[in-house]
Amino acid sequence: MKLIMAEVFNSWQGEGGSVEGSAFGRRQIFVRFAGCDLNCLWCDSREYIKASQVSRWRYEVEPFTGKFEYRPNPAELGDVVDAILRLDTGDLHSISYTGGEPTLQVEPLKALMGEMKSLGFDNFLETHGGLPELIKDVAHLTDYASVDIKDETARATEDWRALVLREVKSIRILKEAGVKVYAKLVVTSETKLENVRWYAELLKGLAPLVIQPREPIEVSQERLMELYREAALIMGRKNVGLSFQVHKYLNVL
Ligand SMILES: C[S@@+](CC[C@H](N)C(=O)[O-])C[C@H]1O[C@@H](n2cnc3c(N)ncnc32)[C@H](O)[C@@H]1O
Ligand SMILES: Nc1nc2[nH]cc(C(=O)O)c2c(=O)[nH]1
Ligand code: SF4
Ligand SMILES: [Mg+2]
Repeated sequence: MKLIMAEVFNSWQGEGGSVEGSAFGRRQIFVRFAGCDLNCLWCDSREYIKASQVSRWRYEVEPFTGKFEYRPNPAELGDVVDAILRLDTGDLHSISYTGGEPTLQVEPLKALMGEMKSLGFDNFLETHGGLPELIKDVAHLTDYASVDIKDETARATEDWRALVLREVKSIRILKEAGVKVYAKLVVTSETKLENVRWYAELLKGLAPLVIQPREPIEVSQERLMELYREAALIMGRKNVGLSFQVHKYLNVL
């Protein structure tokens, strides 16, 4: 089975903060799929969004060396499994499937998650959650999930409100499948309080929320606290946390 890959590398999960379901600070191997159907203004993986332009994929040859070998796309599923197993250092919390948008290639994603599960690994899905019908296909193979709520200021797609409602539906599907799932909201200095109130009302009683400043950080501390407080007063003080992209400060992938 073939798939359009971006990269396979080894790191610590740098996002998610300390909310229930987060794998923050845990050792993971990241499997980054190429291709995305959204277009977030601040996407830090933009070079992988147009799958047709990702002519080759790379895999780290030794953990934490940043040394990569390259192979042409489409990748063979078996080669991706080999690349993952070569990086196994025996201390892994889970395998993170990210992208681009991993659920866009749901058949190879499902095959890969099934194979890694059968090899004894837990599966962590990092998704924009905009495709609940596809989330349904992999929920049973998912142990942990981070589902983005794309704020209006992400300008991810035309009808951003409809996208948020699909993301909440994906969270419900994952939760009902027994997945440890949390929502992640990337905020900017332009994020509106009334929109945070709306997201919090949708998520209340469903899943915890992490608020993650867009990097490079431009939202003020004061504004970040206001946004956080707005959500926590609605969702409950134990159901909201801060997340920021620690790997960018650690200078690791
Ligand atoms: C690159 S995306 C890939 C997975 C999926 N397409 C999604 O958007 O959730 C992985 C995570 O990085 C976050 N992210 C990407 N660029 C970012 C930035 N500039 N600042 C903060 N978070 C960012 C996204 O919000 C998402 O939670
Ligand atoms: N270290 C590290 N943690 C991450 N958490 C989410 C990431 C992603 O791009 O999906 C990511 C990533 O790219 N690197
Ligand atoms: S959905 Fe994820 S991969 Fe796609 S543009 Fe947004 S942040 Fe980037
Ligand atoms: Mg990343």
